[in-house]
Amino acid sequence: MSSTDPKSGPAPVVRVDDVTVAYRSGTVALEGVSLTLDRPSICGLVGMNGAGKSTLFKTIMGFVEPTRGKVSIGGRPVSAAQKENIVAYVPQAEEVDWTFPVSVADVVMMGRQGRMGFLRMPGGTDRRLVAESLARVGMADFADRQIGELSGGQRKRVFLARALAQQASILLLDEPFTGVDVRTEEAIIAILRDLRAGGAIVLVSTHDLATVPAFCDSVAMVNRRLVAFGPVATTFTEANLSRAFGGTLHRFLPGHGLPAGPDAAAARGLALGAAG
Ligand SMILES: Nc1ncnc2c1ncn2[C@@H]1O[C@H](COP(=O)(O)OP(=O)(O)OP(=O)(O)O)[C@@H](O)[C@H]1O
Repeated sequence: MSSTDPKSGPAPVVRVDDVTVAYRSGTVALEGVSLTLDRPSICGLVGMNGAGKSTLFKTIMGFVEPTRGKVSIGGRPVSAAQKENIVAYVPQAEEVDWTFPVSVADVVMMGRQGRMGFLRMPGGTDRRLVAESLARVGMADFADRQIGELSGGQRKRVFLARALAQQASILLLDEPFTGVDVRTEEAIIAILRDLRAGGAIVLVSTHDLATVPAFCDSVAMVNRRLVAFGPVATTFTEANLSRAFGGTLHRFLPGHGLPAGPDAAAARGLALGAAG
């Protein structure tokens, strides 16, 4: 197991309890959402644009306060988990200021900050973990580049490296596969599987529905409310997907990306079933 895996055994339970989030604009992004992530696992988070996925991530991170309900991590408030740096977040690319003059290695070092002493001076362990994390995502040769000079897929990998360097036991990834090539997607999925093997809880949003059965243990479908949540085998069904995506479902299941094996037939059925 790599030293960028979480150190301290299985991740603590993440409990989202009856959470409603209303933004100041009046938009209700989430309404009465409850779910529990309670063992080393990869949970896929799916839903249409604007369904509330990013809001759910930000609420678990403590960036957004629920209007009603609460989130706890290991039975404690989110703020306690944040102090211990056990939750890592890979944001959507649009949420990052790419003009900020900072190198790739500096970005990944940010994942170490919460674990440094009060002087915030990187030590040998920090530098080693940054190098290892960059190597793990195939970006070792880019350490000295400015982040603004990277392609979209490379940026995703750098932010994944930052999360790895943090050695978090809970990882929240907002659309890590958007704009990345097939090899990078496979590499990211392999890393997520490694993290799960090391005891991590991974919550990952994606618009690529066809890959969900291939690497997720469970799936949460949102459409402001939680439409369905549970093991992929019983929850990733046409009925539930239709409830989450309505008549637009077929657009999210490209014919070339359907999973192999028994899931392929199911996914094709989903694509056809919702196309009309
Ligand atoms: N800071 C904000 N202020 C006001 N409204 C917001 C804010 N952030 C998001 N929203 C609104 O909340 C709703 C949910 O947005 P959110 O970004 O959580 O959706 P999403 O499922 O992540 O969408 P996408 O798939 O497009 O990334 C949308 O209607 C969005 O316009």
